[in-house]
Amino acid sequence: MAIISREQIVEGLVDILGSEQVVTDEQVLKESSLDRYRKYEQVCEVYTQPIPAAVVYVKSAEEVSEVLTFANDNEINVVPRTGQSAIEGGLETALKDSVVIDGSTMNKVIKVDEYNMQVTCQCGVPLQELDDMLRERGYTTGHSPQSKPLAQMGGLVATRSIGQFSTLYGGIEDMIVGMEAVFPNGKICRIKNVPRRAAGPDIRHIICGNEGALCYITEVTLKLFKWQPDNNRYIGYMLDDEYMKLGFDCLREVMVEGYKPSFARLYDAADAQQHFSAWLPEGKAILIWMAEGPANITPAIEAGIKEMMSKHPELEEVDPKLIEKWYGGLNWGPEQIAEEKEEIKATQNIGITTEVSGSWDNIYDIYKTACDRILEEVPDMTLMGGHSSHSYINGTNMYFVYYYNIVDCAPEEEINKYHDRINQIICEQVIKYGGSIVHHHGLGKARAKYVTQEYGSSYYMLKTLKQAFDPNGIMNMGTLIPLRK
Ligand SMILES: Cc1cc2nc3c(=O)[nH]c(=O)nc-3n(C[C@H](O)[C@H](O)[C@H](O)COP(=O)(O)OP(=O)(O)OC[C@H]3O[C@@H](n4cnc5c(N)ncnc54)[C@H](O)[C@@H]3O)c2cc1C
Repeated sequence: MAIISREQIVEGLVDILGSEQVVTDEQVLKESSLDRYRKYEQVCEVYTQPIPAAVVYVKSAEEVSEVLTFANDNEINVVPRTGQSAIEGGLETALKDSVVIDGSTMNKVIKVDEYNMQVTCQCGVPLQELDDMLRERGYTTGHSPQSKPLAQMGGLVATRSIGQFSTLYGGIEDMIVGMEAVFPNGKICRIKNVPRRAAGPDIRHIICGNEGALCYITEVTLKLFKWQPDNNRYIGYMLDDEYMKLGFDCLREVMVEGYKPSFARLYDAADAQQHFSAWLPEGKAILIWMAEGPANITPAIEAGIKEMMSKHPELEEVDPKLIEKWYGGLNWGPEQIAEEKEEIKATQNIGITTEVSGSWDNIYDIYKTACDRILEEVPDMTLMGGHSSHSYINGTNMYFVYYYNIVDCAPEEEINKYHDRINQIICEQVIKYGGSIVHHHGLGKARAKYVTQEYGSSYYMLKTLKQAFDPNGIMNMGTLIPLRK
């Protein structure tokens, strides 16, 4: 915890950045103490986490370096942030008198290099703006998380995010070329942009996924891809919910046969009703693919998938236009967040998600046993289900989606009574069957308590990285590695 007073922290930051870049407004500070993991507290405007001393807006890697050096010298916990769409407690200020370092003001696209097919931008560039600009030129990053209208480059890289078209383009870790990041001692490190190199370990992966617990990301170079939406093909099948195991096997079949659709999804009946209720009968699950890319390739992917699926009499093909329509309205921006807030206030019913992954031979058991246990053990559930939305040759993810009524419970008790309990059951089932408790939102703070079970003997490596890069323990404490009680 800081070795100087709250007032001295603010004075020191003003000396470095000037008063316009240092915010100490009470309401801003309160709102900066948490993220959407504590959605109900956020909605009720009840703040249970230590309130930070300041939020600072940085304009360059040099400013980040100076702020981090000051924090390191004075043992002040810092919480990096950009788009503020975090969902797993990564933005919670877990220690007294923390400083939130906001990089959203570093929002310049530095270079679009069409010949080498890469784009370089600062950490605060919003993904939606970047991709819209690129699409006008006939390119795309290929990255499309549901939070595309909210998220910015720093957070996207820090959380190892993944987008809806991951089966073709991969997660952000597959898109990154080079990066710049600042470490707690103020050292600015740049990893150059090359197509590949074998000079030792891939140090990009110390930065990617660090969740603000090792370093501050200031610049990112991503690959570019051609944007060819006219060639898109949409494929969908409905199936009875009892055939979810078959649904996973269908996803597997497409991956194993070597097809590369851009998305591949399986929704169980409960979750499907949230998206397709206009035409999908209750009790039906749904399988969806989209093929994207050159005109010679997408019809071949469509034909290949249809040929494979035609061998399963349990599947019933649906009109591809229905899938295309659904695909157009997937993302969430500030409008949807504001609507959700009003809905929660009005109904006291809240929807949350937890994303995990598993191999083909255990994903169904993870899905089924977690859903069954939650429905049995947690009160007031109104919906329990989920979907698989990112598939690989050796397995897939499960995105649990759950809603519950908040009954006889103060805002500050909601986490313990419902959200943490559900998370715990999911993590227990994932660990039991050998999957990963985090597929793409980041471990954050709530799931950090399971980190040793998640990592097993390789936890040694993560802990050693933390000790080496952040010996004074100032980087987003409680994230990745739990706080010692
Ligand atoms: C509605 C909704 C849908 C979502 N859908 C997806 C999805 O499809 N796929 C997906 O992967 N995620 C999804 N998310 C989660 C979230 O949007 C992503 O994890 C995103 O990458 C966060 O980016 P951000 O800029 O908002 O980061 P923030 O929320 O600001 O921060 C997220 C984490 O990254 C750290 N961080 C932020 N900036 C930096 C930096 N410059 N240097 C170091 N650390 C930093 C923070 O400390 C924090 O731990 C969704 C979230 C919401 C609310």
